[in-house]
Amino acid sequence: MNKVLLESRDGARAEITQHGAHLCSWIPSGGVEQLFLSDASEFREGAAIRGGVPIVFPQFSNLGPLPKHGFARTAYWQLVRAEQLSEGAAQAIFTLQDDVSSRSIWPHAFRAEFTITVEKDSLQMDFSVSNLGEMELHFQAALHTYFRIGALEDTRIAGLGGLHYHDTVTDDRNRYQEEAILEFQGETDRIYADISSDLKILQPHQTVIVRQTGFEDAVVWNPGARKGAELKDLETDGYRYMVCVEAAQILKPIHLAPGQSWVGSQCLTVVPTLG
Ligand SMILES: O=P(O)(O)OC[C@H]1O[C@@H](O)[C@H](O)[C@@H](O)[C@@H]1O
Repeated sequence: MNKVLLESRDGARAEITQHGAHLCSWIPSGGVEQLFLSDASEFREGAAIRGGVPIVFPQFSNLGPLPKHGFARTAYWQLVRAEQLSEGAAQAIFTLQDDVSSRSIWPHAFRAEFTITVEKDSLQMDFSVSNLGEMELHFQAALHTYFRIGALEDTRIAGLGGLHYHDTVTDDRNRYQEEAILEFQGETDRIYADISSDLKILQPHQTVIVRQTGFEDAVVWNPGARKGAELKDLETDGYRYMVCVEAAQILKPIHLAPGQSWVGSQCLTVVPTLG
């Protein structure tokens, strides 16, 4: 499988496969791997990679007639360029356009672009979609980021207090989170609406600040022990070492008039714990 390797002048690194424009690895400058990638994942055409950053487009999950999470994560993307920019950051740009196979299940003319930029302690991901057709375009999207964590019981998410969410596990569409901090107790699968401030993935040794723009929703997913064991491409107990915090646009799909574009971004910054 073709891979693009990025390295910034200060030593931040990323690895992206052309299959799915799938970011599989991100190592900040002087740091360690931040993305979870399952050892049991399949790396073959037509299959989704378990881990890294799958691109969900144009449908989230099974909320429509298309294959689960859409077709972008299993499509072959074109590399536009991969380079070190003059300021020292490393950047890769991929595009996906409609073709015979996409039009057979989703009859729309579009161009999607995914830009990955790494430098120092940060990863910036920008996902854009342009409507190249003559009809209105409707879609959902998400950057389905799998964070590598030391242990689930030591991991908490801040920034979700005071938000409404759709609980996918119980199919309860009208939940409200009062607690400032989310801890993981069993399968967790939630779509939070109206994200307006940064989220934080808190662990004893570090915090990852997750900032999103353009995307209005955020998904927090951990399959828990039982569901995790059912996922063939997740190694035994893999659920304990991953948590997904996804920048998403699900509850209010994007509507684009002909010629219009939309962009959504997720930016991650690692802050080590001092002392
Ligand atoms: O197994 P998949 O298709 O990669 O999906 C993984 C998960 O993706 C999450 O975004 C969904 O909220 C979950 O419901 C889903 O199980």
